[in-house]
Amino acid sequence: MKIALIAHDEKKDDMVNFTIAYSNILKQHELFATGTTGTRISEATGLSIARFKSGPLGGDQQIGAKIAENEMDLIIFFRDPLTAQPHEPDISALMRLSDVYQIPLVTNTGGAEVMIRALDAGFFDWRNIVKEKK
Ligand SMILES: O=C(CO)COP(=O)(O)O
Repeated sequence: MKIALIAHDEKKDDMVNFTIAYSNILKQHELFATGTTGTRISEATGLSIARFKSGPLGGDQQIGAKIAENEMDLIIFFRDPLTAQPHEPDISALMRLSDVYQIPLVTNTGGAEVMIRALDAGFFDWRNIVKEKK
């Protein structure tokens, strides 16, 4: 599966800890991230990860475009609910596209814990059916 990992600055430590904890599962998948998040994860875990631009410079929009092309299966986005982001419209657009295309998106560690275990249990097989139909 193709997984996007994104974290706002106040949540980057949480993302690093999450990816360390689940690196054995994550390494079986194709990983993508916004710029700074990707750097932090690869430094901490050694996971192979394709990096888009930093969020404020268009990274959220690049991931949104992948969703629109049916090229993303899961979005793990640790959002900071307490800090205003200059690129809030881009963040809303990414979340909107995940709703348009029915792509699972979680915005906190609780949701991510459930989603990563579901992924490992094979609950994402329906995505292969969607992709075969394309
Ligand atoms: O701002 C972000 C998502 O909206 C994340 O971008 P960075 O990973 O480059 O910090």
